[in-house]
Amino acid sequence: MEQTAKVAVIGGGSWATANIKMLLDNRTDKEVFWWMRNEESISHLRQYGHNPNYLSSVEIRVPAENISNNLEEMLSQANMVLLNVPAAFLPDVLNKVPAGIFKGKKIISAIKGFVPEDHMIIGEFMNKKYDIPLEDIVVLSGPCHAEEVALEKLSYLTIASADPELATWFASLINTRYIKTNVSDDIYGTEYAAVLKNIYAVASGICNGLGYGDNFQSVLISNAIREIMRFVNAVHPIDRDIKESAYLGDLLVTAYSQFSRNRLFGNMIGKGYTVKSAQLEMNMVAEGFYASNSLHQINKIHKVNMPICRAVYAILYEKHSPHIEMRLLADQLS
Ligand SMILES: NC(=O)C1=CN([C@@H]2O[C@H](COP(=O)(O)OP(=O)(O)OC[C@H]3O[C@@H](n4cnc5c(N)ncnc54)[C@H](OP(=O)(O)O)[C@@H]3O)[C@@H](O)[C@H]2O)C=CC1
Ligand SMILES: O=C(CO)COP(=O)(O)O
Repeated sequence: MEQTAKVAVIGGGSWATANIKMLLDNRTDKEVFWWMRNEESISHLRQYGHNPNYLSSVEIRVPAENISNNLEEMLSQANMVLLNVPAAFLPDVLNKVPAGIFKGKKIISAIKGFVPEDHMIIGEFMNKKYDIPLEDIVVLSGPCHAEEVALEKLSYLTIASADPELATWFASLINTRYIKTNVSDDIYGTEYAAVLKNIYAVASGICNGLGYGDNFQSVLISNAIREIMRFVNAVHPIDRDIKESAYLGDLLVTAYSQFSRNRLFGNMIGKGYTVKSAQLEMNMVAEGFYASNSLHQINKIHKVNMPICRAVYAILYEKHSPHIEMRLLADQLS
């Protein structure tokens, strides 16, 4: 890994903006390219050096010519691609460029979601649809809200890859005073756990919206980590410690944080909003909504006992009453 990193960040939301900040604050020599779809945001960024709609206080020092909505142009100059579009929109975004453009590039996914059409995690999607070898794929995960990165609050990220040298290289590009990194080879477990925790954060929000208290939430989340453990052990059984921050830590931050979009979305559902009205009100993406359906489909194969995910699915997709579902769920928790 002797070459200079040329990283194309794909996505213009809050996590992409936070990732750009980490890459720029890190001192390793590199070049950064940034693709986003919104032309007005691009002009604003070029002129003022701030993303107007997400983490607008963060100073962005990317050269104007390296920010564009021409995906092919941004990708063709890079040797690393950092994917950061909500999973539901990823296939449409990538369909705009020839599939071969990814050949020979390292792919880093910072996305925590399933591709809805295929119910695949991103690493699997890039491997199956774009023929990217697993050794060229990296998962960027861990308990970390973009808003706290903007404030330079101390945060820990886990970089998972089947190739430990690649994971270590990527880690060396984002380490800063306020970002610490761990390296892991559990590429599947890290990604599945990061997607599942969004569903539990929705559950946590629903309970909060319904008026359940901290006593109940602690039981909900201790059951949630057991569900995550059962599921990742079923889909990818390796020796892992589920208490590590990429698994338990990410669940905790998302289920409890004031910044969690999934929790906020769940909270609105618990308070009586419809799914549509909660989504419109938020103006940000709650991956847990899409993940709930994909997990439901995937679990028809694995048949893991996941009563919390089942309850969230019933509320979001079968229009069951949150009040009744959570009462029924409460009888199954311990
Ligand atoms: N925010 C966080 O703290 C963290 C987020 N993540 C993950 O990062 C990923 C990206 O989320 P995040 O940056 O937070 O998202 P945000 O909610 O901040 O932003 C949403 C992004 O999605 C784009 N978008 C909306 N609709 C479409 C569409 N139809 N086609 C293409 N793009 C669209 C928006 O573009 P536009 O502005 O033009 O509408 C915007 O760039 C998610 O998988 C999330 O789970 C992971 C860790 C932390
Ligand atoms: O993944 C996250 C924190 O680690 C972000 O969670 P939310 O999308 O719920 O804000």
